[in-house]
Amino acid sequence: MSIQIQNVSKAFGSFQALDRINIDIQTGELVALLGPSGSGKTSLLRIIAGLEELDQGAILFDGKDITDVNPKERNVGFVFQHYALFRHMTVFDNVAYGLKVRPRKTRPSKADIQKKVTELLKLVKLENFADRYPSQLSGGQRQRVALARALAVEPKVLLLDEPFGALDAKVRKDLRRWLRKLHDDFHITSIFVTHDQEEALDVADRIVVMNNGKIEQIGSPEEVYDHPNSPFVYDFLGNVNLFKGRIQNGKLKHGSFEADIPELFSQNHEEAIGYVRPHDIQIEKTKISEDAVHTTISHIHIIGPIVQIELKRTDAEEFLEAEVTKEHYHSLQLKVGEQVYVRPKQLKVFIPEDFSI
Ligand SMILES: Nc1ncnc2c1ncn2[C@@H]1O[C@H](COP(=O)(O)OP(=O)(O)OP(=O)(O)O)[C@@H](O)[C@H]1O
Repeated sequence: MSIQIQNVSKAFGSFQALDRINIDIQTGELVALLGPSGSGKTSLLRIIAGLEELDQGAILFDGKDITDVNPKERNVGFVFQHYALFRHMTVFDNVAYGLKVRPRKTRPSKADIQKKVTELLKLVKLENFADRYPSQLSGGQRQRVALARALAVEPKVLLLDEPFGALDAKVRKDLRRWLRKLHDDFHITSIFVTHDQEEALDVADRIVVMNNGKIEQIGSPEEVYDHPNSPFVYDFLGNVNLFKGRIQNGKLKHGSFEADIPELFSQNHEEAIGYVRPHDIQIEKTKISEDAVHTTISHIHIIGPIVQIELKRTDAEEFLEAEVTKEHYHSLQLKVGEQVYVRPKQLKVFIPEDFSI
């Protein structure tokens, strides 16, 4: 089932929660809505489900306008962060619920329900937990029951709102891998809401980055991470270093720092900011180019195979963060207090008046 979100707006009183949202989602895609708290992710998901009315625009499923269709008739499965399983029902009955409450005409036979629920419990690796009650399960197991329950009614669309938000890091990681696999096996068009950039980058086919009720960027995880189209996306998806300066003759300049900028700036600008990811910062013992700045190493954090190096610029009250492999770190023999040069390997420049934040 493909989903088109066309020009959707929604206000709560005078507050514009969603502002002319357009997204085309292909059949079988797994799309993440990513953004800070209050950016409108949940409101959009609820509108797609039919749980919230929109002020303007339309939602199409497979090209058919379903804006006014009742939520129950949209064939949508849901999983929320705190998905309220029925506490008085066993795991089996929770998963079977959606099938049992169907009208007689479309309700599967008892044997078919048994078969289907057993299959789903196997899929979520809870076949030995069928007789337990939700209170006898861990958080991760409960979310797996919630997913099995959502899948039982064979939805054409699966909507997940921070499904793993309340779980610890390790369980989250396991579950999201598993969600990806489930998605690939079932080919259900799925949309999940998260404010966790790592989760979105890890699982989604495409990421919709939202901010203040608007879409900042839509793209594959690689596109939005490696080629952010705004300072907001740079900031929100990972750490970033800022090189402030001015643009003169196609170069970003600040004091003795001069960097060629890949984008074509035909005009000079008094204010410009270069954005550089920590892994795009190169550390050198001597000044080998004009785009190197002099710094002192202030901190070194070794995090497994990655080493984060914090550096203080000599020419400004600013810190930079570099990320190198442990191997490279050992080959450079870096120490706290040491003076080194750093240069941006890849830098994207934005002019402040264009900023959307
Ligand atoms: N029923 C409502 N009445 C009034 N304001 C609302 C209502 N629902 C949401 N809002 C407001 O709309 C904005 C968007 O909310 P929404 O829940 O969609 O954001 P979100 O991106 O999902 O945030 P979070 O990550 O915190 O859940 C927020 O400022 C919120 O306070």
